[in-house]
Amino acid sequence: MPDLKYVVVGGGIAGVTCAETLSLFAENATITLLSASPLIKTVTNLIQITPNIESFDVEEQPYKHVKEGHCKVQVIHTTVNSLCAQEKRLHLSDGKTLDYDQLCICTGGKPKLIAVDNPYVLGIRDTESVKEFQKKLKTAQRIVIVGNGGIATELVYELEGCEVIWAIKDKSISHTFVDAGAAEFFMAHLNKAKDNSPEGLSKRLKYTTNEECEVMMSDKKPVMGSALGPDWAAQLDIRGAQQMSHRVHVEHEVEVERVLSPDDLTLLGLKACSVDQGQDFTNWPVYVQLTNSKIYGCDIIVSATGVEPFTEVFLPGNNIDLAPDGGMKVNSKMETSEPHVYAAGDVCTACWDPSPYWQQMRLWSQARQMGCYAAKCMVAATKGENITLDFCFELFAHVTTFFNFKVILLGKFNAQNLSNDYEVLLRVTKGQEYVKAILHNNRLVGAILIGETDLEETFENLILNGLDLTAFKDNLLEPGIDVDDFFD
Ligand SMILES: Cc1cc2nc3c(=O)[nH]c(=O)nc-3n(C[C@H](O)[C@H](O)[C@H](O)COP(=O)(O)OP(=O)(O)OC[C@H]3O[C@@H](n4cnc5c(N)ncnc54)[C@H](O)[C@@H]3O)c2cc1C
Ligand SMILES: NC(=O)C1=CN([C@@H]2O[C@H](COP(=O)(O)OP(=O)(O)OC[C@H]3O[C@@H](n4cnc5c(N)ncnc54)[C@H](OP(=O)(O)O)[C@@H]3O)[C@@H](O)[C@H]2O)C=CC1
Repeated sequence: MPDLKYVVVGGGIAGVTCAETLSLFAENATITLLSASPLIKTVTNLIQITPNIESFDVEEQPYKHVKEGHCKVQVIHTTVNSLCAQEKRLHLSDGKTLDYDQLCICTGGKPKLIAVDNPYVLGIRDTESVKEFQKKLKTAQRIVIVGNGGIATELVYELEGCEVIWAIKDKSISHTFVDAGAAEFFMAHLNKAKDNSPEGLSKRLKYTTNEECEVMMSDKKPVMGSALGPDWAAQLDIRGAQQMSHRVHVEHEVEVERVLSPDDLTLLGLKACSVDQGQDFTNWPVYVQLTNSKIYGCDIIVSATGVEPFTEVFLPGNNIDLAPDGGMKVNSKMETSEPHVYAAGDVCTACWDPSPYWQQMRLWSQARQMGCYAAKCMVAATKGENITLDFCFELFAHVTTFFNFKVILLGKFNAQNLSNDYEVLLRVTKGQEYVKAILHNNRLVGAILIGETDLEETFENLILNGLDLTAFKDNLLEPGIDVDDFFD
């Protein structure tokens, strides 16, 4: 019997994990990993904090380096130009074709920008885009950051030597990840100098970059490199032109009405304002008008406004269904709507009926889990075996660092889809910890843990066990009480 041909497209964490897992579980197979960027991310020093929470170092390595198991992984540095699913064939940028028996698409996403083709509006996604940002930042006195999610939250902490106007849609900062209470907790640290001490840095995850990054272009669209991952900014020099640490001004509940050139400003007779709301007479290269009518001048606008799944080259001529967020719809076996075509990571949208405590977010951990599970599904399908949804999709769990605090998010951490039908238990020690437990029908369904709370494992178990906490909830967050004692 000829070898089965597994092909994976994308050299980010989803694609690499998929190829590595295929190599572990597949038999008599050829595995080919196609990547437009010569860098392949791998996870090292994996530490299992709880059954669902992992911390790890992230490394970018030369593209030939993939951990192999039973079967060899062949890595080809190329760009896929199109897919013909009916013939099970990929067309590559060098004119060649590649046939597959099973295909997994892991092409990630690209930044969703507030304005395209404007040299002053930058998105941050891969090593190249960060280099571009660093270059422009060197001479910058002021930047405007638009967006209220992961990149914006990390950037306002990491960025020094430059005034920052942070324009957010919401009433509170970091809204994609935390509630207003936790945002208040962080606000006290917004304008503090970042902790550059060895202790401050050693608590953080490691991220290393390979300088020789070159991304191949498709003949249709530019293709990005792999997305940066945890702690992307901590070891980079992200400094503006000013001799100062932090000066961040937040504009709440606004969006960008329009981006203006200096000529536009003069032509329209508009005036820019300064942070103290007086008139700003500085000549800036670019201006933003916010929906509250304020106009700020700046050197750069960072559009940290989310991700758009990178799907387009695979769509023409095929029947790949997209979800409303633009991701390829995948079922509980990571299959797209085209037979023998799977997808994993940022490019896909999970369309199965999820566990009550899990939701998709385009995160490193989920891309890794999906890449691994997709490979297992592909192998199971070729062997005619059944497979049940992996345990990792039972509970949403994310660990990260914001404002130099460890942040752990569990389950419905922001009371997602609970309308007003939930109870909140809160414990806050200013500058030290923020613990929020969300209860529904007296059962723990989600939590935000900021600081060294040591509660993650217990809370994870409480959510998964669905234990009725009626008798314990008044004491659940009492300081000094060992929660585990309740359950002995
Ligand atoms: C600045 C930044 C910081 C982040 N920080 C965190 C964090 O702290 N924690 C966290 O959990 N997540 C974080 N994320 C999110 C996380 O990095 C992504 O969710 C994850 O890396 C997605 O992995 P992926 O493999 O799906 O996609 P990607 O990493 O985007 O990889 C896609 C790959 O496909 C290749 N490709 C695309 N099109 C083609 C084609 N046509 N042919 C061949 N190859 C192609 C690309 O070159 C790339 O190699 C961050 C993201 C960014 C941008
Ligand atoms: N530490 C971590 O875990 C990190 C994770 N990441 C991940 O990397 C990816 C990219 O990060 P990022 O770009 O910050 O994306 P996020 O999805 O984290 O955040 C995007 C933010 O931009 C807002 N937004 C969207 N469109 C507009 C608009 N037109 N005007 C103003 N605001 C807008 C969103 O609001 P709304 O939601 O209301 O649309 C949201 O607040 C994400 O998947 C993110 O999860 C990135 C950095 C760190």
